Amino acid sequence: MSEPAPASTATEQGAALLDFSDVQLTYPGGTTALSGVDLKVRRGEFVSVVGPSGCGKSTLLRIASGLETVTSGDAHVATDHVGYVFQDATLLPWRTVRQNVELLAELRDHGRADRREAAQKAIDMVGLTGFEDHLPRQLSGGMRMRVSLARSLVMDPELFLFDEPFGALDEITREYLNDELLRLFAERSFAGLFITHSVSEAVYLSTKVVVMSGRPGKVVGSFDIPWDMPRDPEIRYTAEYAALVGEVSHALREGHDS
Ligand SMILES: Nc1ncnc2c1ncn2[C@@H]1O[C@H](COP(=O)(O)OP(=O)(O)OP(=O)(O)O)[C@@H](O)[C@H]1O
Repeated sequence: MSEPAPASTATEQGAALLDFSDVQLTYPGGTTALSGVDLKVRRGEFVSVVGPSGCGKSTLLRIASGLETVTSGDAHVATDHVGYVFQDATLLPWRTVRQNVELLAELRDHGRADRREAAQKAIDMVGLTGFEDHLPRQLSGGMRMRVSLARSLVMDPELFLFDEPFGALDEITREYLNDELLRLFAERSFAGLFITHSVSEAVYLSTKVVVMSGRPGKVVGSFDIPWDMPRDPEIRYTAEYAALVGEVSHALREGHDS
């Protein structure tokens, strides 16, 4: 006889790992950064948020990571396994690639052999095999960002938060890392919340693109992106892609002017 199906948990496919409902946040100085924000991210979804500067995109991530508490509404994160990648790779300059990648596992007291194995797997996944003993200053900006990705991958996050991780990189490196990230997403199927200023990057990477208005930020548009993962890089040169980028850009402009 077959085993009974386990009770449904929040981490199963389809359940929201991040669930914001009617979120408002006013900072102590009186700036209302967000107002009436509804946002859900499920496992297997990669949601990008675009919006004008200062509309509260980073504030969303700060709430998701527990650094800020909402003024009203509900912000629920249904997992302890949260990964972060920010624009600055924040590597420890005196530690090698391997030692940086092992850092979070070390802080959580994972055994030496386990963390060595997990770090090597993550280093291989981000294409840094052979650079394990290099120091951050010996790496390019793109490689440093990969170390930052690998450091989070070691913890096998269910929810991955990205705050403009590729914003400081040149176009080619950025496109290359977009493809790497899509490959990781297809392999690991985490829930992704990605902040970017680039509409074309958002459309290429995401299963859904959310457009925010100017401050106080609220969601003014949501676009489902139709292509399967992993994506064919050639999508970027199709008329359908250009049309979607145009629609999102249009919503962004309207939200900014409203
Ligand atoms: N700690 C804080 N205290 C007071 N105000 C803040 C704080 N952090 C952010 N703000 C204000 O809240 C608003 C939203 O900021 P946030 O950084 O979330 O915007 P953003 O959309 O990420 O901006 P950008 O695209 O320029 O990075 C801004 O007006 C900002 O000045």
